[in-house]
Amino acid sequence: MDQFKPSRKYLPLVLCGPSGAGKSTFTEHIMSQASPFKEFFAFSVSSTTRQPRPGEKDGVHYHFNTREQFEEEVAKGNFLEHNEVHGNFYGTHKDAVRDIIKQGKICILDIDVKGALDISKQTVKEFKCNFAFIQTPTIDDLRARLEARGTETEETLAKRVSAADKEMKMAAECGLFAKFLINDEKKRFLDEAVAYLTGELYNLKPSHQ
Ligand SMILES: Nc1ncnc2c1ncn2[C@@H]1O[C@H](COP(=O)(O)OP(=O)(O)OP(=O)(O)O)[C@@H](O)[C@H]1O
Repeated sequence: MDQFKPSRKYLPLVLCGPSGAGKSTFTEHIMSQASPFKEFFAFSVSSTTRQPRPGEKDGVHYHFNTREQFEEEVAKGNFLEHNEVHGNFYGTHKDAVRDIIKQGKICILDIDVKGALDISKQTVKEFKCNFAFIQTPTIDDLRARLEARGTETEETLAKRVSAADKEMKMAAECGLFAKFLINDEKKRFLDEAVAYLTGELYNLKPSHQ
């Protein structure tokens, strides 16, 4: 029987970590068909002003906005956090998070440390969050993972590795993260991450398949 119990008590989870650390690996794992915890979680859909890539659907991969729409929403204070990257805006609209909270699910936000710090400064109780950071044991491990993923050119790889260094220093110093999860061996990491979230952090009871 399905034991998923929607609840308003679950604070959203802000998941940070350098590119290649394993954020997608973890979220795909906990939300996979085989996961007994999949119904507790939903992924927040970010907004962006960049053009959709082939196959990307509005409202699924991103909420695609014009620059004017995006700026108007920022002016109204409707973004929890936003940032400009390579000339495009990216951000988390409050409604994207609200929709998931209303469903009684744990909203997962995959954002950078700067965005996480912006969210943590929100004084509204509605958007109080938990913060966790995922990293590899060393920068060399991170470089190797990104190389193996095959998504990077030499140039983007170098950018990501140098950004990772800064991101990890900022994360260690800012005092925001209650938990640092080290992605060394995949299974061990996933087991630890699931145990932490479903135990200590949210106290979830697995649904039976
Ligand atoms: N423990 C591990 N050992 C080896 N490879 C791993 C491990 N964890 C994840 N990977 C692989 O490393 C690559 C990077 O992981 P992933 O895509 O989950 O990172 P990410 O943090 O989501 O990155 P981005 O922010 O760029 O989306 C992927 O190809 C993934 O399959």
